[in-house]
Amino acid sequence: MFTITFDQSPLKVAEAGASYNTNSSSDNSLDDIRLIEVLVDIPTGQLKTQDREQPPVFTYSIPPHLNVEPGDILSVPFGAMYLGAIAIRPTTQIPPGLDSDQIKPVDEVVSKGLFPPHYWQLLQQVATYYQTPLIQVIRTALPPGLLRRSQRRVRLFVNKIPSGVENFLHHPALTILQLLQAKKSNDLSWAELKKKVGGDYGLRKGYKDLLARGWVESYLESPKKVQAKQQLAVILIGDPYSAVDVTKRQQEVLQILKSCGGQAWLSEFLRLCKTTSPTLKTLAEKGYVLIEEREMLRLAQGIEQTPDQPKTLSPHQTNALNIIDHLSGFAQVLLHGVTGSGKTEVYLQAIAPILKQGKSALVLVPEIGLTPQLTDRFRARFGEKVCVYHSGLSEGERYDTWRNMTRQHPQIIIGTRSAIFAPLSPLGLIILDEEHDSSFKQDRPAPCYHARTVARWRAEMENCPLILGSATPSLESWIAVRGQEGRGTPKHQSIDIFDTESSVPISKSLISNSYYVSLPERIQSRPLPPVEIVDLRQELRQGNRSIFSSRLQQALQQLQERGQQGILFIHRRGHSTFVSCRSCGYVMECPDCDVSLSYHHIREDVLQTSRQVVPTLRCHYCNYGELYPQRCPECDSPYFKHFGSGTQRVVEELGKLFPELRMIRFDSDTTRTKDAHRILLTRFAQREADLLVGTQMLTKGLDLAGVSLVGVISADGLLHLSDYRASERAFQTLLQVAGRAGRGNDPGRVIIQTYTPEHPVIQAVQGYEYESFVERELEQRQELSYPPYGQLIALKLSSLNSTEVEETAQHFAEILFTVADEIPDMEVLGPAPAPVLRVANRYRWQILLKLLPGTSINTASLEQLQEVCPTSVRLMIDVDPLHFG
Ligand SMILES: Nc1ncnc2c1ncn2[C@@H]1O[C@H](COP(=O)(O)OP(=O)(O)OP(=O)(O)O)[C@@H](O)[C@H]1O
Ligand SMILES: [Zn+2]
Ligand SMILES: [Zn+2]
Repeated sequence: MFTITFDQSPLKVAEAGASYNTNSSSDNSLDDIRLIEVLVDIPTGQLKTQDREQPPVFTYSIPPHLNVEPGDILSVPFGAMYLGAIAIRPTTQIPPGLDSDQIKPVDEVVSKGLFPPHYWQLLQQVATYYQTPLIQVIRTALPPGLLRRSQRRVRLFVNKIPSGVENFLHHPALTILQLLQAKKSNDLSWAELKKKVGGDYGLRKGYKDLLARGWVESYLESPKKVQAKQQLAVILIGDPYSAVDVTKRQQEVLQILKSCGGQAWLSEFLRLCKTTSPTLKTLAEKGYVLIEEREMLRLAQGIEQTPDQPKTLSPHQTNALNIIDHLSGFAQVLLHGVTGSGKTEVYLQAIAPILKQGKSALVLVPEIGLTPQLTDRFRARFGEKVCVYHSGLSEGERYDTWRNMTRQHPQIIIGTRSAIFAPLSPLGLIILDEEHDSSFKQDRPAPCYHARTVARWRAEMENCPLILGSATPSLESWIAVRGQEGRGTPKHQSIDIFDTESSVPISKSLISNSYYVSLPERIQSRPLPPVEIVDLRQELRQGNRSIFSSRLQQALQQLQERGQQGILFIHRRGHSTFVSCRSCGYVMECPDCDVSLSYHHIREDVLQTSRQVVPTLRCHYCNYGELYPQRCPECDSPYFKHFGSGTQRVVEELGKLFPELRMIRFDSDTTRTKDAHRILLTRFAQREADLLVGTQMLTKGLDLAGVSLVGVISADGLLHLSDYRASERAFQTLLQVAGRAGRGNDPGRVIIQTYTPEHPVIQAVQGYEYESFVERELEQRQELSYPPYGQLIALKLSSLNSTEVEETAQHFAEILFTVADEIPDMEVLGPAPAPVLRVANRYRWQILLKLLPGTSINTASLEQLQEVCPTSVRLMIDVDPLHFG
């Protein structure tokens, strides 16, 4: 039996490309045995029950004739079978309970070089820093089923085969040789060969014979170049305005098609303009459109874009590009550009020369909601070189895209957080757009990595630049690039370089390879929209009980009159925060979590005009749902109501105030289906609605020229969150949402409603005072040694058993206090119950470690905690936590 061996000790992994022969001078009796840990591709059903939770990592020996490196795809004996495996790392430890003669040898190396150089080093670094077993990092990085789908093939080197082999070669080697010779490509899949040779044993024996002679090699099949799928498309022929024999509605359909660039996928188009196939058929018969099958890429998804040309850059953009173009090797660039300053165009033009050098580029974005517009721009510029990678893809799509990345041609991957593990090689540039966004941090499961941190390591290893773009940079990036300049003791010296043409200062920190590049103006010198603050207390005093201040109401009125568009931002999602009984006070709670349920209308259709409404209650923590009860389950009172304000309520209230106003809801309820983001945004961009009402996802990168008004229903929910980052986050969110206004020809206007207009965040937002806000915030952080000065590590414990988790937390805290006695620069905070104690029936406690600047903790002490953690309690270590919930 094989024993699972895995620990978290940060063993050194040999860099891929270098072999790691064990040290022969050691006195160890294992002198001549080289050992390797491998991840076996075994269906969990075949493992013993107690092993299922454990990673299928096993130790094998490396026979003298094989050269095995981390990342190699191997074949290993496993019971009576041979299985695919990935070499993880060399080890010198024989698993406890095993003798060295019980260790089986690796059978063969199936394929080398599937992963880029440094790849395993990166994964190892993530495992070490984020205190997570390497196997969990591998699971995060690789798409599911990578090995299982891998197609092994055998290739014959025909030129090396001497004549007369049949005189000395015997079955099965001869059979294999002849089978391969019979093929024009001299190449067959392992599965086919196995069938024809009569089983795995014979094939392996014969193959090894041929391999030893250097006549064959095996490799993993690459996916087909393009997984083309045929799909119906509708294409516009001619000018819709010259169409005479059509109805008004048909005319409208033609115009929508034109605004889609003249072509669209049939199914998407039907949804988009809410028309039917017969309507399109009629138009086809009349000769206005063409409906035909077109190839659809399974990799690079999305509608084909009309190609576009690089724009003539503004002086600020030129400057930024100049700096980026002249970088060589690793460098970190903070591209601080106000909203609408044209950061995307800088990315595009920075990537072009990288591709010319034959290198690939990686672009990370916070959320899928943001990707359609951004992806479209990249597709328009770089066509099929652009692929999208995120967890929303199907398993097949992820697999195809991933395997396609391991092929050599230069490409651009646009993806969310986990795309930082895209196996691109060589990599020439990494970009994090909206780098301040907290969705770059993984909350659970472990590893709780931050894509920005990993991106920095990766850029260092690949020796390529990293661009961090944002209108509201995170304090971490600000400090990393600007150092302490301008604040008391300057630790980093920086120089100002003035570009001769535009006199734009660029500062470069001399210590690290860091550049601060600013785009302080909007494109075409458009002004940033003025921010007006409305005091809701005043409104109340004046007798206005509506959620819309009179100023916002006026603005909405004007919007309609002028035919302009607006965006309304609501901090919370869902219809209301909770549902309760007005008679007895009973509040509907999630049966599995200590939170109240939220009210939702699930609509068949997302447009506000739809009548089909199914009221439900939903838990925002575990997604538990149930129907909205008519009467109170406690006292049977019919006065069972929902409170608070969410997107739905805002839409309903607005409908009463402005019956003519056309609205689109844009939140996690209405954007659940595939492509919903794109469809809703396209409809809005085509002016099918006057107002876009939504939550957080509205704040991110939307570039809609028609939007002149942005309203924030209430800033207060954002201001009063209870963690040390609340101010930073509120400031970023408000500035980002404000930045959606006035991006076109019409000047913008922003109205923020709040009960606390004197709040420093509100003040800073009103004046667009990013720098002074950041400096003040940094001072406070420094005083309390919070990040980015000190470091935080959260130990998050959970269990189905409330006593056990509490006791374990207490016990851990005691251990840590003892450790803290020896490390005076470490503080232990807690243990404390999590703000929401119970989620999905698990009770949660946490301990926070605060390390003062310059301190680092001996990670072994945290590892010890895993060892003493009872099996019923789950311990998750969150290094640099962002969320405390
Ligand atoms: N050099 C240019 N000339 C003309 N138009 C430009 C130029 N650069 C960018 N634009 C246009 O300006 C608009 C704003 O650019 P972009 O969306 O890249 O801004 P951004 O800095 O990413 O903003 P945000 O941070 O708010 O997302 C886009 O419509 C873009 O096409
Ligand atoms: Zn009641
Ligand atoms: Zn729940």
